[in-house]
Amino acid sequence: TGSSRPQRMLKAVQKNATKGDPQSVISAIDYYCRHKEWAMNVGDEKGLILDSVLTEVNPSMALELGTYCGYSSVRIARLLSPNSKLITVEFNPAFAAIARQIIAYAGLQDKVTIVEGPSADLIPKMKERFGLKSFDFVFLDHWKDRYVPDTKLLEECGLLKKGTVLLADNVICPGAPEYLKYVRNNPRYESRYYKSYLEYTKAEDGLEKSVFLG
Ligand SMILES: Cc1cc(C(=O)N2CCN(C)CC2)sc1-c1cc(O)c2nc[nH]c(=O)c2c1
Ligand SMILES: [Mg+2]
Repeated sequence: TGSSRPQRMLKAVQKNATKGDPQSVISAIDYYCRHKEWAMNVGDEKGLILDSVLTEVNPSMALELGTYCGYSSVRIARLLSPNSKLITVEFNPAFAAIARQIIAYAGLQDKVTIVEGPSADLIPKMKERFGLKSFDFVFLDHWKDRYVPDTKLLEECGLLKKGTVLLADNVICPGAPEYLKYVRNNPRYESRYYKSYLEYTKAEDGLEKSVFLG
């Protein structure tokens, strides 16, 4: 049996990036996925929007749903202030294993905690497990059919506070129509759409930014 796409991505990072340099890890993955083999990272174009929202929010506690190979974990963690943390949830253990190595290669392992398992089971345990009160920032990038139930779960578990920013990937492609309806017609959220492109392609996609109003 041959290597997997995540394994080949890790090899590209080890070959082309500089250990401890997050930007070189990001560039190595973007180069590989644009020129060699497409993969479902948020990518460089939507990544710039993610960067700008992160810089604006400057979260102390960030949550990512959907780690995949750790590309957006590196993008997020590289911009966090000292003592700020990212918790990232990944259902697929093979993806989590690669992500752990890519995050470590970038030198960001002290800022990032990868939690393996279904988000539906892990979200209700977050407070007790990590001794946290709430998240300032949530990046939804796992599975479109989980965006609404997991957002409701975060509300119910008291993990959102007034001003928490939710940023959702793929609201156009593959598409999360129920999520868009949920946050856009909900008085508890102030939403706006950032038009962009599906990673490494010319297809439309975008990010939905929703501020929880409490
Ligand atoms: C798997 C996949 C295929 C897509 C597509 O339209 N394709 C046509 C164009 N060719 C080139 C690529 C393939 S888009 C997409 C995708 C993209 C993300 O950012 C995702 N993020 C989180 N979780 C997902 O399941 C997720 C899926
Ligand atoms: Mg995505």
